[in-house]
Amino acid sequence: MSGPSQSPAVIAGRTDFGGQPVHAPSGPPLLEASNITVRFGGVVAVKDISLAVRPGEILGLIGPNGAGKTTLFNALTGFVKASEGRVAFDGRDITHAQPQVRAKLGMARTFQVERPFEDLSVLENVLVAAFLKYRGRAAENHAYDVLERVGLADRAAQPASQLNLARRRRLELAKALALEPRMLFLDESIAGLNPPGQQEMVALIRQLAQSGLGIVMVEHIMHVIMSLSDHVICMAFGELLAEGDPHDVAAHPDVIRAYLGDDDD
Ligand SMILES: Nc1ncnc2c1ncn2[C@@H]1O[C@H](COP(=O)(O)OP(=O)(O)OP(=O)(O)O)[C@@H](O)[C@H]1O
Repeated sequence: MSGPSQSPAVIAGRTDFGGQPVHAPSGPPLLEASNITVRFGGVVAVKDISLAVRPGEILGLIGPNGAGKTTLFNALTGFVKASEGRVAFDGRDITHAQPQVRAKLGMARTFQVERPFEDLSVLENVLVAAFLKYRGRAAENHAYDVLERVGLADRAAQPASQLNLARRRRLELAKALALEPRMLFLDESIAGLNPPGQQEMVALIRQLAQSGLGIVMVEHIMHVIMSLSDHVICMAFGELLAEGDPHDVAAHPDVIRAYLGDDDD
């Protein structure tokens, strides 16, 4: 995940996307990760990070390039093995569970680079996921419902290859939603979109959280993270730098230093 980084301090006051989250996360955590460490040979990509996400809560992961966000995201979703620590979903230990097992339990992810079946229609792409839950007509109805939810129903018959970037991102989201997840992991779903596309995606993500989904998102666009997240974790060099309310994190001196560098750098 690479991309331009903005200073959180610079954007902390922006409200282009409607300011603070309006939904109310509730209940015990759906996802709990404790003391996650990931090593690649001698590189400690993630060091002793703990987090929890409740239903309806949006957790934003931020940090400069190479901070370890992707690796942590992958450790949560099972695409990378944690060297140490524990991950629990809905109270169940999933530390050693494969990604497809986690998906079946209700954890769905999107990929930074969307990978639809280009020759299949939008509906067929979603059906591939819907068939994991339903059969025949029920799967088709479910896929249509999901396309309605992400605003792609009018594109159902179109080949995925003909979609523009904003619609491809929504198709990626639709494929994840077809699994009827309780938690969504969004890997830079907004980066690269133009402002109207960003606003649509922000509104959609907010709706999904309001409907009770727990969400973890990695995103480089700071004003998006700041306006959407209930809780922000900022990492640098694999370690936790700061966490808490988005505006407190944006104002944290260590976070500002990590993004802007020291004067004597
Ligand atoms: N498969 C791997 N093998 C070895 N080192 C890796 C591997 N994946 C990541 N790393 C290293 O782990 C560190 C964290 O990388 P990671 O991609 O998780 O950071 P990031 O915060 O997502 O960065 P970016 O925002 O640039 O995508 C980096 O030093 C990276 O080089």
